[in-house]
Amino acid sequence: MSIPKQGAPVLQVDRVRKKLGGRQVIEDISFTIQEGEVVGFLGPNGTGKTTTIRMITGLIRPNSGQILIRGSDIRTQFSQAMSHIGAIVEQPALYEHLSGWENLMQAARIAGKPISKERMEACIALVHLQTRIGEKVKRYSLGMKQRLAIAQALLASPSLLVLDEPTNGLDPAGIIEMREVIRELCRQTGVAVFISSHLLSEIEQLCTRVLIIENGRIQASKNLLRHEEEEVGVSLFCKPEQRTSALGLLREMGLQPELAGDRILIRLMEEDLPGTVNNLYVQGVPIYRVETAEQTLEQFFLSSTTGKGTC
Ligand SMILES: Nc1ncnc2c1ncn2[C@@H]1O[C@H](COP(=O)(O)OP(=O)(O)OP(=O)(O)O)[C@@H](O)[C@H]1O
Repeated sequence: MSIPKQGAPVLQVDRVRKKLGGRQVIEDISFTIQEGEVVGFLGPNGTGKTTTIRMITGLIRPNSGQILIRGSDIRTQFSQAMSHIGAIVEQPALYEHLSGWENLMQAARIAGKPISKERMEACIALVHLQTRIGEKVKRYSLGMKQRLAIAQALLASPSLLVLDEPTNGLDPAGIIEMREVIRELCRQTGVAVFISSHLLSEIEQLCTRVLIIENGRIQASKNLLRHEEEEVGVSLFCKPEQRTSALGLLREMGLQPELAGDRILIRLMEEDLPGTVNNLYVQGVPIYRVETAEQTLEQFFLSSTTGKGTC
């Protein structure tokens, strides 16, 4: 995904705690989401993702701490804060016996501000439902229902879209369509998205950043966008007897190589990699294998959690 322009904070969660059924489910979490970000929310089962989302969307109240949406405190400026948020939490609320269009009309009536026909049509186009919008929702697939729910959530032009497991239960084609829809609406509207999912690959392909929660605490945050001007970590493999020469030559090229077992680790700009490998070859040190040393999201997830649960 291309790097969106990022700006002011849209969501600020500050030292939030929540007890449920006598248990401290959310210990103390703080994080911020900026304009233009698509933030994934991962964590093992039962670690507080839904509870966090329910607090952000105003369904339950934190015991302490502060949640600001576009600067409005959900405790003291609830309506103002909620006017900036669109959300799908748990099952989307749709009337099966009405058409997609009629469902949107219902949502527009209760949106709290006037929604034009043009705005409704723009939202329908964003979720790729133009050709089916006149049909009754009971004939929709699960993926279509989810997309209609996203169109509803977008009607009032929110700054933050919160999606709790939007691909749950979808088949592979539905997952791909959902991913494309979310990507496109971020690109076209600039809305910030906070999305929980069990699918690491979905988060990896869709999000600009991921937050990992475990035991009611944010354990890690990782940027998933590699800026073009950022260096990459690379492992080089040569013959064992040539490792010392390789290290010397790489230092002469201005790099800072490290030896780790049978691999030589370097950091460099991606476009400099072919030239570096070629330089080594020309100087008598052929490289037999090159591997990226970047951690996959799965490795990062496992190293950030105790590894007991699945996300
Ligand atoms: N109303 C409640 N009363 C008591 N405990 C609750 C309540 N709701 C949730 N919990 C507990 O709080 C913990 C966090 O639940 P939550 O639903 O936020 O987890 P989650 O990360 O969304 O899990 P999953 O990935 O399985 O959906 C769990 O241990 C759950 O059993």
